[in-house]
Amino acid sequence: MNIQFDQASLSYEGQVALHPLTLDLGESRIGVIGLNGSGKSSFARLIKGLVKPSAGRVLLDGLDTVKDAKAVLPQTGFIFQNPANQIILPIIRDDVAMGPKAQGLKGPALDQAVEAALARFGIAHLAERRPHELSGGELQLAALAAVMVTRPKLVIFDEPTNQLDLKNRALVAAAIEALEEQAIVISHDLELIRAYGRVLVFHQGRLAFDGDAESAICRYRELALA
Ligand SMILES: Nc1ncnc2c1ncn2[C@@H]1O[C@H](COP(=O)(O)OP(=O)(O)OP(=O)(O)O)[C@@H](O)[C@H]1O
Repeated sequence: MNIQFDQASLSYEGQVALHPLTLDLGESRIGVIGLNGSGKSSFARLIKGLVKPSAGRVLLDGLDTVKDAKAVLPQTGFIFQNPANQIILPIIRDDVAMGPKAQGLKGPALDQAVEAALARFGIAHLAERRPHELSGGELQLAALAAVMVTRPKLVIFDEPTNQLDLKNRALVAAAIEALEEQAIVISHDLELIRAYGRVLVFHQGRLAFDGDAESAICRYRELALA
């Protein structure tokens, strides 16, 4: 999917979170790094249409995230830092079924889609569990299954490994790596984005670097230590 920022900016109550940004992205893996409060989540939320640009436009495959929201926004999935905020229903299977149900799927086709999504992320054995009976990593995988079952073209991860121990981090990192779909990954976990073809560095609401991962990490380190 082609993601285009056209002088898009975002302010909260007059405070600028993202200065006007013009950018074209089409890579299958895009990393986003930067200090706390640098504008990374604002950037991601604009793409998913969770917030509207204060000025300018964000286009996904040429469609405006505000004017064409209905057509374009289902094509993007969003994985939040804390999956507990994302999994709403008491049983994992039901939560994964919610999206395709809303898209009109029912009966055996619905069951099949849910089974396939659970199996895809290796959590078929957790289908009948409640969210509090899952580890942090398993919860992230459940959130991922619930998002990917609706077949988005693009999935955005907002700090997906932030609250995870090394074992769960490895689980989630492997699941992201195996995705066929396009992914944007915001992370303070630099290892996660080290192999990505394109990494954006945000600083004080502006794009401070856009290029290969190694150079992006160097730039981020300079900014962090300045
Ligand atoms: N809902 C909001 N209301 C007011 N200000 C906000 C809101 N969300 C973010 N901001 C402000 O916008 C700026 C950018 O925040 P943003 O969440 O985009 O940064 P971030 O790089 O994702 O940070 P972090 O790494 O801490 O998640 C910050 O100054 C933040 O305080």
